[in-house]
Amino acid sequence: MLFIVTADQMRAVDEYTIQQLGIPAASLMENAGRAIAEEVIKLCREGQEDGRRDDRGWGEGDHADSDEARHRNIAEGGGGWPDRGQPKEAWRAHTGPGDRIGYGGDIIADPALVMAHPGDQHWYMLIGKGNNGGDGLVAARHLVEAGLGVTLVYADAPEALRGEAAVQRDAAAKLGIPAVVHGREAVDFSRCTGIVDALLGTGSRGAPRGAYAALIRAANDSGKPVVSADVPSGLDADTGEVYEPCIEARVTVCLALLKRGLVQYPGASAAGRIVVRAIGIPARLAPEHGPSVRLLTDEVLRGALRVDTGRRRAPDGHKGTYGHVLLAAGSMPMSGAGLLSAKAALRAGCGLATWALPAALLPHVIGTVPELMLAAAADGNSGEWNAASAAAVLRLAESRDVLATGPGLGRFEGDTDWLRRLWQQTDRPLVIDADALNMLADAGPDGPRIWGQRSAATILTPHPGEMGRLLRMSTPEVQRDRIGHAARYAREQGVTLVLKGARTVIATPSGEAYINTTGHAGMATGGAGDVLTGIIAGLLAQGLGAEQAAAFGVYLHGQAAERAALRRGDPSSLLAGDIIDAL
Ligand SMILES: NC(=O)C1=CN([C@@H]2O[C@H](COP(=O)(O)OP(=O)(O)OC[C@H]3O[C@@H](n4cnc5c(N)ncnc54)[C@H](OP(=O)(O)O)[C@@H]3O)[C@@H](O)[C@H]2O)[C@@H](O)CC1
Ligand SMILES: Nc1ncnc2c1ncn2[C@@H]1O[C@H](COP(=O)(O)OP(=O)(O)O)[C@@H](O)[C@H]1O
Ligand SMILES: [K+]
Repeated sequence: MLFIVTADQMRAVDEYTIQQLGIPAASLMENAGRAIAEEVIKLCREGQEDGRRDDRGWGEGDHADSDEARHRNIAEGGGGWPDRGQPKEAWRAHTGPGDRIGYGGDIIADPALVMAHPGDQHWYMLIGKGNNGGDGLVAARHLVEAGLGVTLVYADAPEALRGEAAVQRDAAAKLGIPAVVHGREAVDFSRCTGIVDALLGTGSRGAPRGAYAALIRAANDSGKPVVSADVPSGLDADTGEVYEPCIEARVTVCLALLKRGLVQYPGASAAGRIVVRAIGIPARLAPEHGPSVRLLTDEVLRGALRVDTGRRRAPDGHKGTYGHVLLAAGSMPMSGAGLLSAKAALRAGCGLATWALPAALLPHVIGTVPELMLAAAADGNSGEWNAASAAAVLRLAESRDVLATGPGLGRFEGDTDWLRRLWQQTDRPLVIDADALNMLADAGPDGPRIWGQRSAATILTPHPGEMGRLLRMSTPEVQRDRIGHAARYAREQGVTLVLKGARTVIATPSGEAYINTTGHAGMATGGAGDVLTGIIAGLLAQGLGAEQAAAFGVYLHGQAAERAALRRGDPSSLLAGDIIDAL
């Protein structure tokens, strides 16, 4: 299970492991550096394979957040290694013909560190003065042992290193590993084949300064592949904000637990392929030392969230078994939003869906989705919603299982009070999106708390702009710390919150959060959010709880968009309706 932590949480877990479990800090650093060296070798092997295939040198596409690459972009260590526990033939394929290293009958040298022609490689190890630098020094030792050329590039005078890192500095010196100090000797990056970035880790504060900034810029400018230790230097490990400058890594070897900054953009882009490597710190300690934030995977959905991801139906089920969604949505200029949501609810598997809409609109949508039931809300022939319609919506909700509102709703006189009545006077699960979120924002930054805790599920699905209105802050401010803002709002206001956009955050009132990785930028198209609202409502109608429906809804929405893009051949051509068809 991939837990996602803040730097403080990581420190607390580190401390507990060292002090309470008695696992020495030196062991953790040894494991960390060793893992980094293994990932460097792995990257070298991939480069050699690409070179053999088409002489391109370093492989393309590792860094791309393409549809296919996404699944590989965050991996638990060990998984996917083609070379563990596999027959020797597989090894040969990876080390290359004619390569004798590691082969002597059935005796194989340390498999993880075997590569063909290691002498062709020369890696520069950028070493900071903290423990991140210590990890880099351990990695250097292992790379030297594997036969690669290595040069240490210290950002500060080596004497500045302390504790475990100083121990590693001394070991490297005794082994005679060549070292230079930035500012004292010139560093020519054109002479190396790759760079390990062990400048700054979770102890980093603010934008990189002095030698750190200079080395980061030089590494990026070199065009050489960079493997970052723990996090790319220059990344805010808590938020995903990248400072100027920030390493643009090919691979980030994240140690022990995923850091928040790696799973949110732009940090996720700076990190490249992320490999989480175990170093002896028990992952299950994470939620005991801070908020529980997890990557949303099939395993988490089935396990922690107890969702039947197979969406099985009882053989004797009937439409009443799967619930009835009421959607209050759409207005004259935005009738399509309601249509998309209602159809998505049906595709998500609810038994029945009723779309309540301004009366003047109704004749125009008859037959567009024949499976839908329609309910007219009196509108004085305006095609718009009005405050008086709250009573009608509440009456309709009495015989339905879920109420969803917002898509295409528009704004109208007294709309915040209209929403407050729905909030307070129906005991049905409620999904609030789009303009309904803007109405809620007008109730003040504490709107949900003031309106009172609802007895049923309450799910808000803002995009970053709507989140900004709820929080009274700008969209860039929201984006700067998506996980933090979403988790805080959900906890303080007692709602389940879906903060949309790449790497959607699902936050619960109990302080947990899940980060979704399904979907792609093709979903940045009008109506995609309306589809999500419908999916979540459709899942609630089938009896899923708030957390389950929000998390599974977001996950399914992204997966469907992936399938739809494959069918279409190009994510850019995706329409929101295609997502519904791929559900
Ligand atoms: N048991 C453990 O703890 C384990 C830890 N592990 C590893 O340790 C890493 C955390 O190590 P850490 O806490 O020593 O901090 P780290 O990121 O190396 O940097 C701090 C140094 O950088 C400096 N500095 C800060 N900001 C700066 C800036 N903007 N620009 C320039 N300089 C800046 C700051 O100097 P100061 O400003 O305080 O003078 C300080 O000296 C973690 O990511 C993982 O890799 C693993 O080995 C597993 C076990
Ligand atoms: N780059 C992206 N990667 C993954 N999902 C995305 C991306 N861009 C948009 N989405 C998803 O598409 C949907 C867009 O919703 P929203 O902004 O409300 O659009 P609309 O209001 O037009 O329906 C959200 O679910 C969002 O998470
Ligand atoms: K680093």
